[in-house]
Amino acid sequence: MTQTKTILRALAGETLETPPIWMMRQAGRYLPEYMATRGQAGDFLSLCYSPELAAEVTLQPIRRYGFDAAILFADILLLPQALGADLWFVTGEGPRLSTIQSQADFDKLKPVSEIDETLSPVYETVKILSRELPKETTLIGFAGMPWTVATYMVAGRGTPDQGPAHALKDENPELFDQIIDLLTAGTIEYLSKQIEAGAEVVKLFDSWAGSLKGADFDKYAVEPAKKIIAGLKARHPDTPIIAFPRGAGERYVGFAKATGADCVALDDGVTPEWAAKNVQNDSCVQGNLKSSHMVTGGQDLVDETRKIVAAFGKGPHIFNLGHGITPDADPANVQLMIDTVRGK
Ligand SMILES: Cc1c2[nH]c(c1CCC(=O)O)Cc1[nH]c(c(CCC(=O)O)c1C)Cc1[nH]c(c(CCC(=O)O)c1C)Cc1[nH]c(c(C)c1CCC(=O)O)C2
Repeated sequence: MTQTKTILRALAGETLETPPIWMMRQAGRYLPEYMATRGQAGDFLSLCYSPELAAEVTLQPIRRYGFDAAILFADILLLPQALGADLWFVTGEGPRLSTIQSQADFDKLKPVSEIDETLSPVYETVKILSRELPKETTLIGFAGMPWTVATYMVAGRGTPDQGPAHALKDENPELFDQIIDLLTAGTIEYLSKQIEAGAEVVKLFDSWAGSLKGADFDKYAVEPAKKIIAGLKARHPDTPIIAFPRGAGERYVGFAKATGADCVALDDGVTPEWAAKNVQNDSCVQGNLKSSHMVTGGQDLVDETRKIVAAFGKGPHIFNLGHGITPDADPANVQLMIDTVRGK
């Protein structure tokens, strides 16, 4: 089928005159309308599990800016919650979970066959969105990658160096591998259901891939990605997949080929000139403006945006930030970035 949606065209390998654009965390705290709807829901997790309100916050940045894609409003930590981990958010600090330190902790988790009992509201959000989005807007579903999700499940919170997960992987690899395998199977199931509900693309967030070195990167970033992508392609061969091994650096080279991803998302730790030569030669790329430009704005934002568009101009490219937009960003800077990309 010939695609008309720009993101799907780029993901199919087409070089477009103007790259399509969306933004990580585009529904979020920098938008007053998001804060209002979150207030209505009560808290962040209630918002994730209220299909009408989650769909509403997903649509807000589409209405305000006309992005080419909408990303489902949810969180990577809903899957561990559906597998039986306790999850809550501490305002101003971030997520907290029950920890997994022993075989007994792991054995308390639920099987993948039970995740839909918790996650069905998320599928309902996807269904609402596929009805309500403008016809030119692509709907992206997502999940966290096993390594990144495991770093939170093991430590019970975000950690600066993922130390507790590294320690468990080194000291009790049998247990650690069981966690990775459960998350791998769970992710295939969760994303398949999002696709069946109407997600047209899925993105795999491996936010902490950069702390895996050498053979660990192959075992815990490349291998799970390969399995998840193969599992999804077997069930949904036409759904493109974006992989985001954040912080991969040199390991971005060949990542799409090694895993079967249709596109790799780049963080701002690599230059667009280098990535055009070494990564875009293999696949579509997404990225990679520094999120801090959404706070600082001005001529630097315009210059850097133009530089990225030019560097990736000879191949398939989806414009995005190198990581999520932060709560202190100015919504006017987002408009300036979009206008610059679209040459207005
Ligand atoms: C590591 C990770 C998480 N969640 C996610 C990741 C991977 C991407 C990344 O590296 O940022 C992914 C995510 N989280 C959220 C989305 C929604 C879609 C989007 O607009 O991008 C997506 C794709 C909403 C969210 N997830 C969260 C918020 C803020 C919660 C709030 O409204 O108070 C949002 C909008 C909370 C969250 N969720 C998580 C953390 C560590 C935190 C706290 C830090 C923070 O506050 O930014 C886990």
